[in-house]
Amino acid sequence: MSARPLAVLVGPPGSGKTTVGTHLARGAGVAFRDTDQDVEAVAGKPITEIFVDDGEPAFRALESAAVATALAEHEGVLALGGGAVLDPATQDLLADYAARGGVVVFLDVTLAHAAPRVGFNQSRPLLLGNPRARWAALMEERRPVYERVSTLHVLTDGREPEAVAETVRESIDKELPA
Ligand SMILES: Nc1ncnc2c1ncn2[C@@H]1O[C@H](COP(=O)(O)OP(=O)(O)O)[C@@H](O)[C@H]1O
Ligand SMILES: O=C(O)C1=C[C@@H](OP(=O)(O)O)[C@@H](O)[C@H](O)C1
Ligand SMILES: [Mg+2]
Repeated sequence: MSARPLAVLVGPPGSGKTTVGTHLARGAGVAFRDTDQDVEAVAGKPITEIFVDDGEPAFRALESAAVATALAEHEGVLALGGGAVLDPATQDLLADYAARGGVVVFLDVTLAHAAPRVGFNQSRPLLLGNPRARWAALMEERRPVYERVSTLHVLTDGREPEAVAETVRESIDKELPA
């Protein structure tokens, strides 16, 4: 059978995809991969610079390619950037992955808990200006997509990343018996 990730994490900025994914991978003894890092490696510069120099459409094109490559070849835990699920081709790939028994985790978070996690960090160009308002607008548009593409929904409000990772791990163990 072809390679497939142990789990794919989706959700809005600040839901903890990168942080929880790192804990989850470490606990499961597998590699962690993040499409944001893949995009930065291909572009040779940070995401903020890609947005400024080349624009969001260029970032999204790199991101879609990075998701397709990672879904095809990564066997560990895979975190997507928060907006990756907006691409219809990515939605189709996630549906195929889920149909093959893959686990797509929607890490959910409410504005009150997400705001302090992302508020003072300048590395997310889409949140610049008014992070709370920008985040709320993104989440309103994306929530139905996160719900549709995911097979597992975990609320992270008020929970430490390690505890969230443990919850995800237990659910994966139930869904994918050894
Ligand atoms: N469950 C959590 N509780 C508190 N802080 C968190 C939690 N998950 C992540 N964080 C913090 O929030 C920030 C954003 O987390 P990150 O993993 O980068 O989110 P994402 O990749 O979904 O945008 C980081 O500073 C991280 O330490
Ligand atoms: O929500 C988005 O559209 C984005 C989220 C970011 O990743 P995180 O969700 O890991 O912050 C990163 O891909 C880029 O800044 C765009
Ligand atoms: Mg991230």
